[in-house]
Amino acid sequence: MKAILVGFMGSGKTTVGNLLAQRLGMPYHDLDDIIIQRAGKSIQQIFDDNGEAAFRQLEHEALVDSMADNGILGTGGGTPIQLTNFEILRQSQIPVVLLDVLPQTIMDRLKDDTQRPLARELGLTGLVDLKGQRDDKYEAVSDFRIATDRLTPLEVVDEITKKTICEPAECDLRR
Ligand SMILES: Nc1ncnc2c1ncn2[C@@H]1O[C@H](COP(=O)(O)OP(=O)(O)OP(=O)(O)O)[C@@H](O)[C@H]1O
Ligand SMILES: O=C(O)C1=C[C@@H](O)[C@@H](O)[C@H](O)C1
Ligand SMILES: [Mg+2]
Repeated sequence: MKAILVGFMGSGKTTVGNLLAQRLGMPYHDLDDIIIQRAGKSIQQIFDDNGEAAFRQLEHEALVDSMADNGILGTGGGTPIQLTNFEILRQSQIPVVLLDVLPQTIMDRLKDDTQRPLARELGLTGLVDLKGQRDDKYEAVSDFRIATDRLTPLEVVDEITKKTICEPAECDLRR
């Protein structure tokens, strides 16, 4: 991979990852999509049928299998939280970008979502708690952080390309 995006649910990893990959002319890979494809069912269905632990095992396998692929990788919101994944991300030489977001923005962005079991269960106070528990880990695995609340997805792409010292034609991520 040339860059990895981490951050809480709704921070924009999938949206921004797709746009960043398009801009750089490389493939986008999304851990949640890989898991859905491999399991043949939605994340909500995996949680319902097999439980969160089974989902986390699939997530770990998908991360391990993806690291050597070419392109941009969007992780799931909980990926860096498991110790094995945390170590893989922290030790990787690939730039890891933290997309940050305030809990209220998450609520606004995900208010009509039916596919994020944790966001559906938690509500605003639960999201604040869970994000508080996770923030240190997101920070520890990432090389830089972007607050996305007031930025459009394309502006977030601009920030990432600036911080990785790149004009599209001569971008570090291409090497
Ligand atoms: N910068 C942004 N401004 C406004 N809306 C955004 C922004 N980034 C993402 N969104 C919207 O927020 C929602 C969630 O975004 P997205 O699916 O990319 O998040 P994610 O980080 O991949 O979440 P998850 O960890 O659950 O996969 C989408 O509806 C998307 O259009
Ligand atoms: O924050 C989380 O733990 C999750 C985030 C999503 O990307 C999915 O990976 C799943 O819904 C779990
Ligand atoms: Mg996503």
